[in-house]
Amino acid sequence: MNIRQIIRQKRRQLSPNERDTAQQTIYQKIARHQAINTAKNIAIFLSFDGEVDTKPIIEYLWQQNKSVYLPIIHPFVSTHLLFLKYTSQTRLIKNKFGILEPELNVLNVLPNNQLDVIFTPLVAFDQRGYRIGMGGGFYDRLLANYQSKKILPIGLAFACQKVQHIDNKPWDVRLPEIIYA
Ligand SMILES: Nc1nc2c(c(=O)[nH]1)N(C=O)[C@@H](CNc1ccc(C(=O)N[C@@H](CCC(=O)O)C(=O)O)cc1)CN2
Ligand SMILES: Nc1ncnc2c1ncn2[C@@H]1O[C@H](COP(=O)(O)OP(=O)(O)OP(=O)(O)O)[C@@H](O)[C@H]1O
Repeated sequence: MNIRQIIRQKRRQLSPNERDTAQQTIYQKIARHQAINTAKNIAIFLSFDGEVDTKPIIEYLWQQNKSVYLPIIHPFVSTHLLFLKYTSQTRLIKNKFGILEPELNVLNVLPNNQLDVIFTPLVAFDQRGYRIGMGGGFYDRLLANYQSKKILPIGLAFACQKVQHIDNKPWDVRLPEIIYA
């Protein structure tokens, strides 16, 4: 098994108790986070495969009147993500990976450079902020040069996803911040 598979399995095997406790800590960190509280457009994701459950976070962001966006695989450029507005009215459909995503409607697309915060899914991360994702390279492409767009990427993870050292590749983007517990 490679590191991606090992950590994905570890993440799926967290007990309901461990999961709940960590989730609460993560929620508190988000609720107290200055940059999140002042952001307007926030990208997040719908959890799968044992990822940190983003539902309570999304509910919180809606309560705070944030505009919330979800990624969809670009219909023509399948290496890229598009971000669509997500409200309680949004119809969701499963993509080819089995992840729920909003139905495509160009009216709901936000140009990526208008996102203030991008909550970033990850499989494994290290102290420096390097990450291993699901292997599609979607977030590495999305976040290349994020600094020049005043976007703040924030990783979301459980502590069990932290590893000693990620053997980073030239295209890997170092996250400035990862919220984990
Ligand atoms: N919740 C969530 N949404 C997300 C991501 C994510 O990491 N988490 N992504 C982050 O990039 C994108 C989806 N990336 C993915 C890349 C690979 C696989 C995957 O399961 N690959 C299979 C085989 C592929 C296939 O079935 O065709 C595998 O590796 O076994 C899933 C999602 C966009 N949405
Ligand atoms: N900025 C980029 N430009 C072009 N290709 C890229 C870029 N970033 C990643 N890739 C390509 O994407 C592929 C997958 O990269 P990698 O295995 O690092 O993905 P990942 O970080 O695990 O996935 P993700 O970012 O979707 O969570 C690599 O083969 C790489 O060539």
